[in-house]
Amino acid sequence: MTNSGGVHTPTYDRAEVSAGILHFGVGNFHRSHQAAYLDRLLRQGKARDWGIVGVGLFPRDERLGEILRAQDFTYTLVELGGDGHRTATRIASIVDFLHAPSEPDRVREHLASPGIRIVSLTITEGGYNTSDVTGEFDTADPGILADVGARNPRTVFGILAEGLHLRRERGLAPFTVVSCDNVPGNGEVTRRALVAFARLAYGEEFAGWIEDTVSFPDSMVDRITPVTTDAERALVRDTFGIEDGWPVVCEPFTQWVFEDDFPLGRPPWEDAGAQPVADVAPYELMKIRLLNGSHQAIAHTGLLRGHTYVHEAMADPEVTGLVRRYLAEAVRTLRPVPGIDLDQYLTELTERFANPNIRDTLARIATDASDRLPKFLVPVATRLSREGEPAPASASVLAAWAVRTVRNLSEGGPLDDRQAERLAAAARAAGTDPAGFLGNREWFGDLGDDKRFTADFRAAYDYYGRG
Ligand SMILES: NC(=O)c1ccc[n+]([C@@H]2O[C@H](COP(=O)([O-])OP(=O)(O)OC[C@H]3O[C@@H](n4cnc5c(N)ncnc54)[C@H](O)[C@@H]3O)[C@@H](O)[C@H]2O)c1
Ligand SMILES: O=P(O)(O)OC[C@@H](O)[C@@H](O)[C@H](O)[C@H](O)CO
Repeated sequence: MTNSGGVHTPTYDRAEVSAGILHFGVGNFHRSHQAAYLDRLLRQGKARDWGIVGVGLFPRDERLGEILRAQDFTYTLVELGGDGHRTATRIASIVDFLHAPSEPDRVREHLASPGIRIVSLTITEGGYNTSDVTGEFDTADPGILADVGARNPRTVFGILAEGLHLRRERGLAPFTVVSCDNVPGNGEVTRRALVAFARLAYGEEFAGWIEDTVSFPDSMVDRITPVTTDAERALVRDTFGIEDGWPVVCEPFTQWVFEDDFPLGRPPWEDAGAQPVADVAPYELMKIRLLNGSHQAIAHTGLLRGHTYVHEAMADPEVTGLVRRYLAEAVRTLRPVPGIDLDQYLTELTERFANPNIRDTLARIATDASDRLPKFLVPVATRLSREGEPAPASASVLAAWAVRTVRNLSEGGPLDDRQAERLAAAARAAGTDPAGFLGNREWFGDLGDDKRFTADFRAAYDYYGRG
C-alpha cells in the first residue's frame, strides 16, 4: 500500500479491473464495507475480474452517480478511531455506476452478461417488503404490482427476476444473490422475496427454477457507518487535502461472515479479513440482537433525553443502564458463537458505541424504527416471553419508541418512518391504554398478549412519558 500525504492511494491499475459484481443500494455502508474488502484484495493483486458496478433506483442515487462519475468512481474512506487515529483510503473497486430508471438497458445487459456472477444488495430492511411475523413477501405492495409485466421494472425484485429470466433464455447459469443487510436470515428472506415475485410475474415454473438453481448465501455484516454531512467533507478536505463530493467515514472495526455458497465463484474475501462459514445464523443473531438491538435502546432513550449523537447518549448513565439491562436479556437468547468470546464482544461493543469521532447520530439509527425493531429487538422479547421469562428492558425500549412517537405526533412533527401511517395508528391506539401500541401484530407478534410484558411496557411508558 502506498501512503501519499497520509492517504492510501490505489496501488492497482483500474483499467485492468473488470466487472464481476452488480450491487444494488450503493449507500455509505456498501462503500465502507464490501467495496473496501474488494479494494483490499485489488491492492494484493487479486480479484481483478470482480469489480463492482453500482446500481441506484432513486433520485438520491442519481446525485451519487454524478459525484462518483466526476471522481472516476473513486472516493475517500476515512476510518476514525476512538483514540483520534485517522486513516484515509482512496477506494477504487467500484468501476461504474448505473441509475436504473434512466438506463434500464445497461442494467439489463449487465445482469444477463457472463461477467456478472454475483449480485449483492444493501437495500435497507424495508427494501425486502417482507413481513417479520409470517416471513411472507407482500405481493399487494403497489410498487411490486406495478412491476408485474412492466417493460422496465423499478424494484430490485422486478429487475432481478427479469435479469435471471434473460440469463436463462441465453443459456447462462444464474448469478448468486447475496444480501448484506441487517436482516436475520437475509439469504432466505431474499430467496423467498425473489421467488414470490417471480411466481407473481412469470408463473410457477420460473419461480421453481429460481428456487432450484439460484444461490442466496446468508451473511453477517458489521461496520458502523454514519451519514455523510458537510462536516465529513470538510474533515476530508482539511485533514487529507482531498476534495470529495461524497466521502464516507466509519469506525476502524469491520466484520463480514458469509455462507460459502457461490456456484459461479467469488472474490477471495477471506484474504481481506472476511470469514466464510457453514452456518452464519449464530453470528447474525449475535450481531443483530446485541449491536442493532442496543442501537435502538440508545436511539429512543437518547433522543428522549435530548441527546444528538450516539457517543453523547453513551455518556448518560440512564441510557447506558438500559443498554446494559437490554444486553443481559439479549444474551440469554443466543447460542454459543464459534470463535467468539461474548464478554469480550460486549466490551468492544460498548467501546465502539462510545467512539466520539465518528459522530453517529441518534436520528440515523432511530429512523424507520418500525422496520428495525421487529427484526432487532422484538425477537429477543418474544423468545423470553415464550419461555415465561421477563423482558423489562426490551419493553422499556419499545415504550421509549412509543412515547417518542406519541410526542412527535402531538407536536405535529414528522415521524421519520417509512410506515408513518401505521405508526400513527399505533400511537393513537396508545391513547386510551399505552399497551394499545403493542396491538400491531405485524411488528410485535403476540407480545401484547403477555400480561407481564404489557405491564412492564406500561410502567416504562409512564416513566418516559413523565420525563
Ligand atoms: N450504516 C451502517 O452502519 C450499516 C452497517 C451494517 C449494515 N448496514 C446495512 O446497510 C443498509 C444501508 O445502510 P447505509 O448506511 O448504506 O444507508 P444509506 O441510506 O447510505 O444507503 C441506502 C441505499 O439503499 C438504497 N435503497 C433504499 N431502499 C431501497 C429499496 N427499497 N430498494 C433498493 N434500494 C434501496 C438507497 O437508495 C441507498 O442507495 C442498512 O439498512 C443495513 O441493512 C448498514
Ligand atoms: O442500518 P440499519 O437500518 O440496519 O440499522 C441502523 C444501525 O443499527 C446500523 O446501521 C449499525 O450502525 C450497523 O449495523 C453496524 O454494523
